[in-house]
Amino acid sequence: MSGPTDSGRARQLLRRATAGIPERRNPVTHVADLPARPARFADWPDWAPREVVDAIRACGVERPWAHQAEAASLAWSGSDVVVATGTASGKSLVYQLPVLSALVADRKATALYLAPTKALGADQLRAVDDLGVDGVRPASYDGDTPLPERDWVRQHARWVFTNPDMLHRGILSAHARWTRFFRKLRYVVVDECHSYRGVFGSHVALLLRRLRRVARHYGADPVFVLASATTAEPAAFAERLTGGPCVAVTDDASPRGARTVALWEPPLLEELAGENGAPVRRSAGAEAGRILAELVIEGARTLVFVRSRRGAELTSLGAKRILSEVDSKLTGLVAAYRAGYLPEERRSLEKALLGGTLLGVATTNALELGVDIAGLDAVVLAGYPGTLASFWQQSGRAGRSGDEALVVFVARDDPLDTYLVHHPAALLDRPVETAVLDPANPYVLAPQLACAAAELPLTTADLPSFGGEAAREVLDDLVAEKMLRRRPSGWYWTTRDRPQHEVDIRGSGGDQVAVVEADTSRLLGTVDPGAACGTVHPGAVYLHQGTSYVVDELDLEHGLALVHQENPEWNTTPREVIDIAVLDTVREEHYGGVRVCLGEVAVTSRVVGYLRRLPSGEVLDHVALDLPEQVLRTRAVWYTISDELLANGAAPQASHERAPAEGPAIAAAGRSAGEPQPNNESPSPGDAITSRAEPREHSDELLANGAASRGGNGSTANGRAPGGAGLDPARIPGALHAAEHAAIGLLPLFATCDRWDIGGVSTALHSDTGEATVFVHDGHPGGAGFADRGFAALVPWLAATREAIVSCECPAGCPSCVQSPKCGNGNDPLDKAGAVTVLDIVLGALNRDASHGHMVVTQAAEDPAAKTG
Ligand SMILES: Nc1ncnc2c1ncn2[C@@H]1O[C@H](COP(=O)(O)OP(=O)(O)OP(=O)(O)O)[C@@H](O)[C@H]1O
Repeated sequence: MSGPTDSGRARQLLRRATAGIPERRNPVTHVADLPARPARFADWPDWAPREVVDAIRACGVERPWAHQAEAASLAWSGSDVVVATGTASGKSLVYQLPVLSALVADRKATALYLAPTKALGADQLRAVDDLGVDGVRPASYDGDTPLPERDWVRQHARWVFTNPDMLHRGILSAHARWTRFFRKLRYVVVDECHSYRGVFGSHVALLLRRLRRVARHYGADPVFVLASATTAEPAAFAERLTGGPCVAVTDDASPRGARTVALWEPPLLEELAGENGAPVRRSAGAEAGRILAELVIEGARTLVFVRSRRGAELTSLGAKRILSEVDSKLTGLVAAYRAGYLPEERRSLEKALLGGTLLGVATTNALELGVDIAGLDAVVLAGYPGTLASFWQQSGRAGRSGDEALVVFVARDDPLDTYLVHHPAALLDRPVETAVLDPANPYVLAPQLACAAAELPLTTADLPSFGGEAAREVLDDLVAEKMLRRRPSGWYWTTRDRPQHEVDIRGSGGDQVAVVEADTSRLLGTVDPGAACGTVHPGAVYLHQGTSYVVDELDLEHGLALVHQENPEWNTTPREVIDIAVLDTVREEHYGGVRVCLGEVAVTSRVVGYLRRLPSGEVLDHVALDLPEQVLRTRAVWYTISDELLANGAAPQASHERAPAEGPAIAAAGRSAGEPQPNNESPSPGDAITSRAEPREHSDELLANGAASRGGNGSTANGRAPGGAGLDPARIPGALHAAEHAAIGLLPLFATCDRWDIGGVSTALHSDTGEATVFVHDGHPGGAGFADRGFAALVPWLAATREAIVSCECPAGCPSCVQSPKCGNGNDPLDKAGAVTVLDIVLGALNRDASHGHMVVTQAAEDPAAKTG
């Protein structure tokens, strides 16, 4: 086994990407060589019919790898099984072999395949089609299936490829029309199951229980075969997802080409200043566009993963611009790919990439899952994708063909990314985290039980699989609300309407908002309703396939945003007012003057306007908007600090080091001191806004500035915390606000979320707690378990937060430490040194009471886990 050589292809590509950059500005902070791994083979299992084996061999698979044979045989013998191995480890074969064998052995048997994205479903259907096994009749049944074809699928298809959305709305809701299919259902394949996390995951978990129940009603007891990226505890996760025991196969026997992983921190742009005067650093998207152009010139097939739809567009445009200066013919080799494109556009892009007519594609995670794009020479990740599972999944696209390949992780200017490029072990040597989902969330359970009852009356025998007592309580509520009727034989749905159409399993809070070009009535794409006010408000600049549009009108009632084509020189950033109320405190711990709580909150938000900014970051103006309030009831973790502790600081016996105030701290204090105290009661667009909050939707992020700001390059100035013994009252809002931002940035290290799944609010005096308070809340109704994880891992989480701030040497706060890319009120006020003081006070108080459970909780990621892929 060996890693890439200095003269190898991966190093050559890295040299190309860094060519012309002077050594003192070298953006590469770390290079790791991941060695190649040889394959381990097994024999074809005896139970597999000759014609199936021959078909697979004809497609180039001579023998199965050991883990494929093991997992396929378990499924054949009737065990539910989850195969959790690296990218391109042949997980498709694991389910193809038993499913095709079953369909060949029994000409009436059927199977269901579920993928989280349409792109993946289409790809897997193509693969089965290509195998050409007689009589299998595979067919897709998703939102893109034309109506006339749907009848045929119901009546004749034997292997149906669909997604959870369609299973929920189109199949289970009308199961009587699928009687033939359910009666003989032998297998249910759940592909890329690690992506079922958070609220979506919780819905899917209950959806699978509904599926099992309906199948049993028709006399079938299908075997579940799950495919997952490497995750910690895959068997436990699969059991939570399917509701039944699952055997895990994790010993990856597929070969792997050597990979070089480079961690990359974009350079400072010394001539520009960003928000609140902070120095400007080139954005990850712009940097990735530049790297993409260099790699395309070198002839390397490259995928760039960008965090947002808009970012994918901008990165592809940036690369095209650079390539056009070299040779205009090269620009046609690069494109963007993202969800929200129409199906035909997506298919043709997939084809061009597979066929090699495209060399470079900037994509959102729409292409992350399973789409079998082989032979990539390089993968560039513009920003941490939020979980290690995604990081390895995306970087695993490189080197699929067994060749040496390059992976470049470009840090965005935020605390977590900066932390990772300066702490490579946290990225490269940590086990992958378990996906978090919570099927007991009452906001998920209630609509799911309503759907289940509408499908078939629920009986007491059904309750254990839907959560037992929790389900019974929810059912009582549904009866009280007259949604269900209780009869001796069970719970009955009361109307003829189908609740499935009202239940949004993606947790996006309702129907998508359609973005339509007013002149032509052309549908350009869709936006999550929760994100609509922030992304397609009147005046917003909206990008689609490289073309820029400006929104004229947002009609939330009808789910419509009307736009016209226009290419203004500015981009737009929404401004939001957010307020939070504590509804119920579920856990509360006291540590002297610090309280740590977990509970339910109501977050009220309103987009009050937007900033128009030039690509340099310069703000042109603020435009006021009048949009409705949105209320989110969810879970939050929060801490409060008494006035006395804030004024006097942590007691000297605090176990970690504190340092006296330094120059930078005083500079930061000078900036925020004297600013008006934020006013919680009557915020107006021009005022400081009390609630320092982050919009809750993972909406399109505005990378358009091309510049985020920060000073210094992230190393510790002297290893000691700035900050002082206590805080002057004028500094408290900025200090809490900065501590909140950084904590949001670091929570993804401990919970499988990204910062777009969570939000936060901080305030110097909260009316419910009566004290200075920092809240971090889940971004979805009812919560998805992220705040709970934060509560459980509070000490390591806040310690990592403090470390991220202290190790950034910028003077007064920048996106690498305390500025947030989605701050509702322009990252102002922020007091970096004050944030360290706040965290010192909190950690000091928690450390003094080491007997508490918070101290024995170690990093969430320290689970025993499978090796990363
Ligand atoms: N035993 C084998 N021998 C050789 N090639 C194989 C074998 N099994 C699968 N392959 C090939 O490996 C590639 C990846 O397979 P597949 O897409 O099933 O992997 P995967 O694990 O599902 O990937 P992903 O991580 O994208 O979900 C395919 O091109 C497939 O034909």
